Parts: sequence; C-alpha cells; structure tokens
Amino acid sequence: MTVEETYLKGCFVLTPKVFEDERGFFFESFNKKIFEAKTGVTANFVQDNQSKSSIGVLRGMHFQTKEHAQAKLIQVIKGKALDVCIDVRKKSPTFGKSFSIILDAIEHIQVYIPRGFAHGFLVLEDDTIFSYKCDNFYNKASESGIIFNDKDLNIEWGFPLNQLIISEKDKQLPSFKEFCK
Ligand SMILES: Cc1cn([C@H]2C[C@H](O)[C@@H](COP(=O)(O)OP(=O)(O)O[C@H]3O[C@@H](C)C(=O)[C@@H](O)[C@H]3O)O2)c(=O)[nH]c1=O
Repeated sequence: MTVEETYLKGCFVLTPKVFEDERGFFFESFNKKIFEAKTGVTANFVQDNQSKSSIGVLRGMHFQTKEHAQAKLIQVIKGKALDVCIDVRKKSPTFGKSFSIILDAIEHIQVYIPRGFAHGFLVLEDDTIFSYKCDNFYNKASESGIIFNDKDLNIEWGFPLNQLIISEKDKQLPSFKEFCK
C-alpha cells in the first residue's frame, strides 16, 4: 500500500496493493499495523457504514460536532464517486480548502479524512456502494454540515446541479459563512 498526505494536513490517500489472478482480485482493505505506520495516525475505528446510491445522488457535506466528531476511512466498493472533503478546522492553515478525488472499484483508492472535516460525495454510476469506517459513533444530535453548492467554497462537482438527487436534510444545510459565525 502506498500512502500520500494531501495538501490538507492529516488527510491521506491510500492506494492498496491489489493481487489479481484468474479468480479475480485480492487486497487488504484495512491493516491497522500498516495504516498506523504509514500515516502516523492511531486508528480506533468503532463503526463501519455502507450506502448504495444511484447516479446523481449527492450526500454531504457532513460532519458531527465537538466530542462526536468522526475521522473516516472511505472507499467505493462498487461503482464510482467523486469524493470531496473540506477542512473546517478553524485553526488550520488550510481552513475552508477542499480536496476532491474520484474513487472507484477498479483502483480501490481509500481516503483517510481526519476529525474536523466536512465530507460528501457525488455518485457517478448507478448502484454505487460507498463504504467507510468511523472512529466515533453516530450521534444524531450532533449532525451538522455545509451546503454542497456553497458559493464561497465553490466546489467543482462537474455535474448538472439541477439533476442532482439530494436529501431534504442536505438541502437545508447552512452556508460556509453561516458556519464560520
Ligand atoms: C450516518 C448514519 C445514519 N444513520 C441513519 C439516519 C437516517 O435515518 C439514515 C440515513 O442517514 P443520512 O441521510 O444522514 O445518510 P448519509 O447522507 O449517507 O450520511 C452520510 O453521508 C456521508 C457523506 C458521510 O460522510 C457520513 O458520515 C454520513 O453523514 O441512516 C444511522 O443510523 N447511522 C449513521 O451512522
């Protein structure tokens, strides 16, 4: 596995070594010892999540607040998605900056998103299955986020915005300016 830190400190792209043969493929999707050695992050994942989405579904940009904040190790296990995370750590030199990457079930790239980031993704193929580990439990009361099309953040989704499928909850998320208040 190769690990590269993105320009957002503490946010890593992990590319696994995939073994292919006549049966198909094999790779280690998580190895605590290697993950910790290569990232310097102590992994204490406590919850695994999966979602399936149709093309055009956008989920995000989400985070849980305060002591319920979650780091996530994310991957696509079927299909393809544009994944985006935003550094919303108010003291970070890259506060308000985002990182985007295409994830699919061919390269099996994973992203480690530390606590203090908003996260979302746009699904680019039908029946895309997104899978992620979290280092803190789901806590409904602490759910928060930022609107996906925030005009200050200006995330390039590369998809007709009027064709997106978004939950009512996500359509109501605040702007980045409101979040900064
Ligand atoms: C996230 C989550 C949701 N749920 C429930 C609440 C709700 O009834 C249903 C669907 O929840 P949501 O609409 O919030 O699901 P979704 O929009 O897929 O939420 C996810 O989005 C991506 C971008 C993330 O980064 C995740 O952390 C998470 O926030 O599942 C849980 O039971 N446990 C969980 O951990």
